[in-house]
Amino acid sequence: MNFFDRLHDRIRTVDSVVSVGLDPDPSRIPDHLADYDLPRWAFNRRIIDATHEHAAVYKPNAAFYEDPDGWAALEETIAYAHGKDVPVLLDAKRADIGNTTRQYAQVLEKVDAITVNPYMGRDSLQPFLADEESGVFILCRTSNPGGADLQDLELETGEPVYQRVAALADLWNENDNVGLVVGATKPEELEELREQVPDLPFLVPGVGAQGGDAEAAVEYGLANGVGLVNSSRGIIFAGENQGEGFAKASDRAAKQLKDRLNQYRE
Ligand SMILES: O=C(O)c1cc(=O)[nH]c(=O)n1[C@@H]1O[C@H](COP(=O)(O)O)[C@@H](O)[C@H]1O
Repeated sequence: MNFFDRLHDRIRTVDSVVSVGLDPDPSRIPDHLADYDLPRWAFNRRIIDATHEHAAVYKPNAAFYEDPDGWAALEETIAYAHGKDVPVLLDAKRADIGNTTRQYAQVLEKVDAITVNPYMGRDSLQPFLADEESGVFILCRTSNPGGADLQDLELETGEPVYQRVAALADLWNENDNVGLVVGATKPEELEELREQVPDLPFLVPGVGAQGGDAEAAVEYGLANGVGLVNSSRGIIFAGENQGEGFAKASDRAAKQLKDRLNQYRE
């Protein structure tokens, strides 16, 4: 089954479009977990136990796992999320020459979807695009202030680069497996892009810690009811400094975000 069909089912099952970002910054993990062999895994397991009923997906960002213990923590996390029937979207922002991307794409045997960057063009994404079962979210208009440096540049046609990316992503969507990443901090761009590519689901990060627009994220992020609104720190560190109460706090934060987003869903 295609990723977006699976996501559609998951969204219906939990009545939620929340992507829970698993970005376990080691410096913020509660002290009482420090003695575990893999503190990031101990942390994620408790977050997953607490939040899975509100999670349409889990989105671990690869940056938080790029060392031997981190890879082990990530493997455990992915298997555990799958054990709770929650798809996993690996936020790795990958792409490279074809020969290298073929290696990167092997991770799709373990996760359900991935984020990729379009900067190197179609061949750099082909091994991901060719995987009919997996979701491929292409960075389009990112949430960070520097996103403007390149993505807002006007082309000779008058369109900004991010709109060209959206047009290309639509062309590359031969297997109905492509989505776009558009930040919640960019509500006007979200609206424009939804009009430009009505059928592509968006992953919308930037609500919560980055202060993005939750209403615009839902109104424009979903295509035929399918899309994701991500919060990472706002959920997983909601109970920072609450010791063992941290997981309960993440449950409350995830539920609160789900309920808030659901107000705007049709
Ligand atoms: O691809 C992403 O998920 C992403 C794109 C973007 O434009 N902005 C953005 O914040 N992200 C990721 O989404 C997550 C946001 O985390 P919080 O700001 O803690 O909710 C991080 O993992 C970011 O790397």
